Amino acid sequence: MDPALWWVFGAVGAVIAATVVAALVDLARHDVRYLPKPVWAAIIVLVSYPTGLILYFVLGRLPGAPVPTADQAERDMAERAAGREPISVLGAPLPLTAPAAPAAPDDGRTVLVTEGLGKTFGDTVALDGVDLVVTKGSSYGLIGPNGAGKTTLLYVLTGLRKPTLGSVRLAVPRHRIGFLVDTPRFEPWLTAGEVVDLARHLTGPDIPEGAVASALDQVGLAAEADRRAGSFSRGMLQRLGLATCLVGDPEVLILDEPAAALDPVGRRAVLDLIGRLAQTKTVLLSTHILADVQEVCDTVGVIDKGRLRYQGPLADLLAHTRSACLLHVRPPCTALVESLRRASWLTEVAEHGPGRLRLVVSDAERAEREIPALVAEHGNSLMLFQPATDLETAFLELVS
Ligand SMILES: Nc1ncnc2c1ncn2[C@@H]1O[C@H](COP(=O)(O)OP(=O)(O)OP(=O)(O)O)[C@@H](O)[C@H]1O
Repeated sequence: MDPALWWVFGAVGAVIAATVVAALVDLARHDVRYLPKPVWAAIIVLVSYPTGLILYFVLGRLPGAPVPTADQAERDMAERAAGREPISVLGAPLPLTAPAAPAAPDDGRTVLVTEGLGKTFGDTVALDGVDLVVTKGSSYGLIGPNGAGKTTLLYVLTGLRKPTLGSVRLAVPRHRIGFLVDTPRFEPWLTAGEVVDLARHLTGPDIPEGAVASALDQVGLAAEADRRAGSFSRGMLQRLGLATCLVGDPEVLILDEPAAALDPVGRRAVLDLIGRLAQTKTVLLSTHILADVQEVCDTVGVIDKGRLRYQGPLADLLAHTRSACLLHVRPPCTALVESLRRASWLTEVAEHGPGRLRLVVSDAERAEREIPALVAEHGNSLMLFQPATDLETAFLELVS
């Protein structure tokens, strides 16, 4: 064959190989729809050129900026450490490539606002038109069942994921936001002091060395500064994670399920700490443990299937939830419980212990009139009868 033809074939082959490789790299870095990524990879490689590429770019690839790779994230962290964009994020840094978030309304009260935020993963709608408003100094509890979209929302807020729709507006610079992922992990051979010192370097070059001891002290780990992270319990790791966020003295703390994996003692310690931090900082925490929100938050957002069902003061939500009540009588109360179960104005009777009942009522006024009479009729002593305006009832009403 003519040597010139070899050159032509070689050049065409190189172009084909380069475009296929570029498409595969693009596939690795973008969210896709309709089919899983391995199937799109097979289509790109196996379907006759360039049909596979066209199918992927037209049908499969979701619009939007690439998801940062681990390498990219590490490079971003290094650049931030060099002072280009300090940020306090634990576990998964904010991408430098993220466009600067537009400022929230300059009313001095709002720290974080989202407008019509949407996020899809293929066919899964993780966020659907979320309009979140976090006011300065508030402790905001984002609650929702598994898969509701809590983590996705926090990742979008912190710039770790791009929204498919809508916008996030911040009234504080990103480096004044500390983000604690749900299960923080550290190199096991680093001591607690070294972990926090590393976070200090990554957060901002001008943070004084003394901030490390101060952050460890705030989370109650001052005495453990020289202990290796590998020997820490889950509760201690969670507190160490908080220390890495606090070393940059953030204005806003975003915490993803901070107490979910902890035993009661660890949970108590972390909740007490969050309660203390909430006195001086704006705190946004996600959880599905309603008691935690009721304990440390003044504002609540209820998210379900990607939609914000309620947002506002916790007290307002509880004030509008009057359909449950607690009834404590002296046991035995089997006959009373049977009568209550037959009552048309009661939808649920749960016995939490001997004589300790929790009732969900459909007609509160009738329940208030008839329950004391029923108790007397069955000869039980009435020890407590009060509306239970608890978050669990409100939450169940909102998401049911
Ligand atoms: N990277 C991803 N790829 C595909 N789907 C995802 C991805 N991340 C989240 N999802 C989906 O988005 C929805 C919301 O998930 P998300 O993790 O935000 O919920 P969550 O409220 O934090 O749940 P949990 O309380 O269980 O952590 C779920 O249906 C989940 O399967």
